[in-house]
Formats: sequence, structure tokens, C-alpha cells
Amino acid sequence: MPETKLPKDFESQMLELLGHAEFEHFEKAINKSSRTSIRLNPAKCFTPYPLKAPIPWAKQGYFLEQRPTFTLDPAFHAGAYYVQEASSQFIEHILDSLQIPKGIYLDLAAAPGGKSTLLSSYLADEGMLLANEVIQTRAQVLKENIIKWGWGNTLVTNNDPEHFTPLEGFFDLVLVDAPCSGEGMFRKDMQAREEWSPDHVQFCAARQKRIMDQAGALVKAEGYLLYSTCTFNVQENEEMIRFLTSEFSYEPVRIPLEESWNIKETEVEADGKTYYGYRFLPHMVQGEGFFVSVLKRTAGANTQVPKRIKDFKHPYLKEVSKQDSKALDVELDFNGNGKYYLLKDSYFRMNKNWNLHFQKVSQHLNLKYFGVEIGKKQQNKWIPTHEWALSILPNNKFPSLDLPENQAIAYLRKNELKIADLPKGWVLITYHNLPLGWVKNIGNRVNNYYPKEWRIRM
Ligand SMILES: C[S@@+](CC[C@H](N)C(=O)[O-])C[C@H]1O[C@@H](n2cnc3c(N)ncnc32)[C@H](O)[C@@H]1O
Repeated sequence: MPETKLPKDFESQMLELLGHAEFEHFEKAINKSSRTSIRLNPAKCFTPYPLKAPIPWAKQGYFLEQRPTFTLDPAFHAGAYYVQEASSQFIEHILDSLQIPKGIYLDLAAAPGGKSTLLSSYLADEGMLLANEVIQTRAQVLKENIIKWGWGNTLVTNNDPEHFTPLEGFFDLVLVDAPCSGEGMFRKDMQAREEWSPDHVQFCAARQKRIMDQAGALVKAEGYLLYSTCTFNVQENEEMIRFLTSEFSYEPVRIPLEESWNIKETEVEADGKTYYGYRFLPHMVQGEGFFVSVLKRTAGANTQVPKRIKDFKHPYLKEVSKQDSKALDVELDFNGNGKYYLLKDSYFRMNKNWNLHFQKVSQHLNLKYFGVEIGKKQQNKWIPTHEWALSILPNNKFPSLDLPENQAIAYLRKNELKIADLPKGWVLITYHNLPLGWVKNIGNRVNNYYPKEWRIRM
């Protein structure tokens, strides 16, 4: 049994939502421990553990037999999978079942990056994701997770939702996974139980209104807005849909469900229409508490198409010309879709099809990362970055060395490696062929280039 009891006011709230009979089941379930699940990275093609069962609504999602020590698994550091609870992975079903057109997506409250990595895989090379986080330290964690995921189609920004005003009508899809009172976390996180109060719910609802007041305007005509929380109460869920539709013109969207999933569809009557929400209750689904609603912006809404900027100027980025970008792609064996920028003397590569969108975003937001940082070129030789190693871009310009688990862990601890017969220069270290990072053989020594701040400290 958990050491912290459910708050009394929370019990009353849930009794009102569920009724007595169902509340008993809910109470039992919320006091049980949760199941561990992961989502595989389809670009890295690696199955790390005995997978117990698939998550019914997510093609890449699996429950595990038990919770391993992820920190001691090299595949985890290689970005082969993301540890994500099952209900959140329902976003994949929304994208797939509605066949939401790919394009430019925004994840407005993105750290640590669970849903951003999911959106990034969905978009692949047919779209661009802007993953934003307002809290600086959390934006750093988000950046690391985006780098590990490796798809190179994501920009990471560190901004308040207020800063997005110049991007009204700009996005094909906006996801607001709102900061909330976290009732769905009550079985994992005892602190969430202690911090909960009716006042805290009101505080969260007021903050969500401020966020939605911005977010509602950012979706272009016929684009999609996804609103989600990990809480059960009506104020932070159904009421937020009511608020949004009173401020902006959106159409309802219904998501196809399988009965066996036991996800509760809820209806919100507003503006003469019926909108839909989906509530995941722990006594009914194999996952944590979650709520999500999907809306579609009406056809006549404001839409912003980025225009070519004649002389692109940026405080610290320098654009690399079309021809030079092409030449770099040929030199590096990339697919020819690349557009490059220089930050100091380090090259960043992104998909050229999204360059105008990128330039517009970079004029207004605090950019922390974008595309893939490739590295520097000195005396005609590349000094590759860790970001390139972890990305899905080819790095066959360099020799590689596959390490067994114990040596891979030693590498990730940033220990000195004693390896005989290693070629001179940069060598890519892999584990089951998954890139982990670089070493450099300088003759008398092999230098370990795993980033200091990422190393395993356990
Ligand atoms: C539920 S978490 C997001 C989880 C993330 N989407 C994922 O799947 O990994 C909500 C995020 O909102 C951020 N946040 C807090 N206050 C905010 C605000 N006023 N505006 C926007 N985001 C905020 C939090 O720092 C937190 O990272």
C-alpha cells in the first residue's frame, strides 16, 4: 500500500465523477503499482528486452515483464527506445487513425520529450517539429532526448507560450500536453498526492486557460489541436475544451476506439456542438491516468505561410548557400535534402523543404537546437559531433567498433578504453550496431569523447 493516503477532497471529486460502485474499483487500482512500458525507435531497429505484450493502441509500444535499470542499458543511451507510460502513447493512434497530414507541428509544453519523440517519428522526413519548453533546465533535458532520438527533424526552443504570437495560424498541428494537477500520477508519485488540493486544481486550470488562449490561435485553418493532461478532474479537462471553443472556432473530432481498450469517451456540449474527450482511468485501462481531446480548426481561420527572407540575418546563425549545402550532402553521403547553417564554425543540417519555416521561427524564438549538429571541418577533415553519432544520418565515413555490454557501459561511464588494433583517428563506438558516440585514437592513447555531462554516474 502507498504511504500517502488519497486526499479526502480528491476522493469526493472522484466519487462525483464515477459514482460509488466504480469509485471502489478506481481506488483499488490507484493504490497498485504501475506497469512499465517503452516505445521503440523505429529508425534504430533494436528490441532491447523480452517484450511482454504490445500496447493495443500503439504500434511501437510494449509493456515489459519488469522494470529494468534503464541507466545500465547501452541501448537506452543510444535512443533505441523511450520509456513512456502506455496511455500517453495513444497520441500515436490519434495521428494514425485520423491520418493527420504531416507538416509543421508544435509541441508547446514538450519536456522531457515523450510526446515530441513520438511526433518526430510520425513526421519522419515529411515534416518538421518545434518542441518547446518554457523552463530552461527542462529544455536542456528535452534537447538531450531529441538528440538521442536522432531523427533530425526537430527544433528545440525555450520560450513562454506568449512569445508565439507572431506564429499565429502557422502550424498544421499543435499539441498542448498541459502542466496539470497530476492526479493520474498518484500511484507513481506520492509527492503528487501531497501537493494536490482543490486550490491547486483551480491554479492549474487558470494556467491552462492562459496557455490555451495562446495555443488556440497558432493552428492554421483545418489544422489540428490536441489538448491533453494526466489528470482526471473536469475543470482541467472538459472545462478547458469549453473555454477553448468559446474563444476560437474549432470543429469536433471523434477518434475511433476499440471497445476492448476500455477508454471512456466523454462529451462536451459547447457552442451548439458536441466535442469529445478521452479519459484513461487506471481501473479500466492498462496505463496511467490521462485525458486527451482533438479539435480541428475551421476552414476560414487565419493561416500564415512563411515568405522568403531576402537577406537572412540572425544574431548567431549563418546560412550556407544552396550550392554549398548540396556539395556538403554529396561529400557526407547524405540524401541531398540538406540545408546547412553555421554556428561559429560548426555545421548544422536540416531538411531544406522546411527552411522558410525554420527561418521564420528562428527570428522570433529562443532556439536551443535544430536538425543535426554535424561538426567542424578543419584542414579538410571532419571533427564529428556526438549529435551526429546519435542521429540517423549515415556516418560511414568513419570506422566503427562494436563493443560488448560491459565495455559499452565502461565507454558510457567515460572510462579510458584499452583497445588493441584500433584504426587511427575518429572511431564510432557501437553496441549491437547502435551508435553510442566517438573515441579518437591518437596513437599512444584512445580518447573517450562521450559527453561529460551525459556519462553514467551510477
Ligand atoms: C505534462 S508536462 C509535458 C510532458 C511532455 N509533453 C512529455 O510527454 O514528455 C508539462 C510541461 O509544461 C511545462 N510548463 C510549466 N508551466 C508552463 C507554462 N506556463 N506554459 C507552458 N508550459 C509550461 C512544464 O515545465 C512541463 O515540462
